[in-house]
Formats: sequence, C-alpha cells, structure tokens
Amino acid sequence: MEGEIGFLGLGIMGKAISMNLLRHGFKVTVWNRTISRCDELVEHGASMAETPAAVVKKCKYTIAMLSDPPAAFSVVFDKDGVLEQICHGKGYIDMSTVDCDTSMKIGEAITSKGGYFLEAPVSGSKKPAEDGQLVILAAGEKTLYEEALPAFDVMGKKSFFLGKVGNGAKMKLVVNMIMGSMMNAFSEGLILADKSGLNSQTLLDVLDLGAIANPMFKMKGPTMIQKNYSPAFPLKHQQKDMRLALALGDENSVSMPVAAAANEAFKKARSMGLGDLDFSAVHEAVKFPEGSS
Ligand SMILES: NC(=O)C1=CN([C@@H]2O[C@H](COP(=O)(O)OP(=O)(O)OC[C@H]3O[C@@H](n4cnc5c(N)ncnc54)[C@H](OP(=O)(O)O)[C@@H]3O)[C@@H](O)[C@H]2O)C=CC1
Ligand SMILES: O=CCCC(=O)O
Repeated sequence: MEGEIGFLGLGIMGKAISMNLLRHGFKVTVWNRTISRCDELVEHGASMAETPAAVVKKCKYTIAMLSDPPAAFSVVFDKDGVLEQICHGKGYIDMSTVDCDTSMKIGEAITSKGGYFLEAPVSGSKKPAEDGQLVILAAGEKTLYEEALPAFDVMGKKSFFLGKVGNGAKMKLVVNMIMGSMMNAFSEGLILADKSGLNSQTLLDVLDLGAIANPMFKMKGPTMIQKNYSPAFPLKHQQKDMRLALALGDENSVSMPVAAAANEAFKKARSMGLGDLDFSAVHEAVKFPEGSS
C-alpha cells in the first residue's frame, strides 16, 4: 500500500487497528466523529483530518471501522463525506459489520465515482485487533484486496477473499449469529450449574477439556463469573449483528429459532441499560429474565 492510509472511526476496533498500523510503520491519517478521540493516535504519530472527505482527498486508500449501517452510510453519503473526494485510483475499504444491502449500496456509490471498493469485516475482538490477530473477511474488488494485503497482514492472522460484495458481510453475520447463540447457551449453563449447587470454575475446567472447548468460553467465563463486563465487543453491536443475521435468514427462508431466542436476550439486556457493556453482559439478562428480580 503506497502513501498514507486514511482511517475513519476510532472506536474500540478502529483505535486498536490504526495503532497497530502505526506501530508497523504505516503512515496513517485519522478521522473520528468525536474529534477528541483522534488525540491519542496523533500522539503516536498519526495525522488528523477534519472530515472524511479530507481524509480521502489526502490518501489513496481509506479504511472505515464504524458502528453500524447508519454510521457506514453517514460517512460516505453525508456532507463532507467520502463520496465528495473518491475518484479513479482511490480505494475505500469498509471493515464495519453491516448487512449485504448496505455494503452493496456503498460499493455502488464508490464505484460510480470511479473508486475501488472492498468490504472487509473482521472476526476477532479488541485484543486480537491490538495483536494483529484478526481474521479478515474481504469481498469486492480483487485488485484492491491484493493492494491491501500488506496492511491486512499486519492487522490479521488470516485474510479470506470471498468474491463479490456482500459475501464478506454475510460470512461475518453468520459467524456472529453462531457466536451470539453460543454466548446465550453458555450463560444458561453457568446459571444452571450455579443454581444446582455446582462450582462455576469447575464447570469451566470441564468445558475446557472437552469437545466444546473454545477461546470464547475460556476468555469470557472467568469474567462473567466475576460480573466484569468491561467492553471488548459492545453488546449493542452483537444485538445489531443478531438482528441483521435474522434478516438474512428471513431473506433466505431459513428458520433460526435458536438465534431468534438469543436476539431476544440481547434485546432484553439492552433494555436493562447494558448495551455499552461487553456482549457477555447478556448473562445478566439470562439470569434475571422478564418478571423476575
Ligand atoms: N469490538 C469488537 O470486538 C468488534 C467489533 N466489530 C464491528 O466493528 C465495528 C466497530 O466496532 P467497535 O469499534 O467495537 O465500536 P465502537 O462503538 O467502539 O465504535 C464505533 C465507531 O463508530 C463511530 N460512529 C458511530 N456512529 C457514527 C455516525 N453516525 N457517524 C460517524 N461515526 C459514527 C463512533 O464514533 P464516536 O467516537 O464519535 O462515537 C466510533 O468511532 C462495528 O460494526 C462492530 O460490530 C467487529 C469485530 C469485533
Ligand atoms: O464482531 C465481533 C466479533 C468478536 C469476536 O470475534 O471475538
């Protein structure tokens, strides 16, 4: 990737990824809606721009990592947005988790101005982003994918090129739908063990030695027992992903009762004011369902 890389969106993931790029010697120009969030990146050597359009004007490649479909649309289509400066020879890579339709609309707008578009949502959370251990699920313009590989190699442990725009978004939603359902089953199991007089830590030890051992149970189990829900993956984003995955199921006539029930638990957790905590905080909603105290 020649020249400076633009980066839009410095939330949990955007900050970790852009910091990692800086650490590996990339020149990065950042923008964030809440401008003060740029300060720490600037202290670590980034340049800062006032608007998404200014970032795109300056950089051949611009990456975005934004919360949801409305945010992804806003930075592209609104005043001072990406579309005002995107043109032939410039690439736009959206790493936000959005639905297929959102990604396609953004891709069409970028390419209609002569730009190149790649969607590249990621698997892996805050720590993998800090450590360059993400899994990148790219789709769209193959040439842009190949040009972006030096940066993807810094961000992640593996990149997949999945074909046409929409396939990355779909793959990401399927993975997160499974993850959200697993988190609910795990939570129910922790509660059942506790209420029936078993030791929670012993349950974690047993799980970790068996066929359903996985990094999520290993990492989140101890913090859930301690009720520590410091956000790595905000619950409001997991619920957004369940909602978008259920819509994908709807479009494809796929019945998903397990995912639908998990989505209800995440909605309940949001209504309890837990949306900004880690998605494992759904544990509190599972523990105290509607009507109980
Ligand atoms: N955290 C995680 O573990 C993972 C998250 N993801 C996905 O990555 C994306 C980012 O997640 P994460 O970093 O955790 O989220 P955060 O909530 O920490 O950050 C969201 C970012 O989006 C910006 N934003 C929100 N609304 C708008 C808007 N209308 N216009 C412009 N900018 C906006 C925020 O700006 P501001 O600072 O001004 O609020 C912030 O920079 C999401 O799609 C999420 O689903 C994917 C893999 C893992
Ligand atoms: O979208 C968030 C995914 C979090 C993870 O893969 O650990």
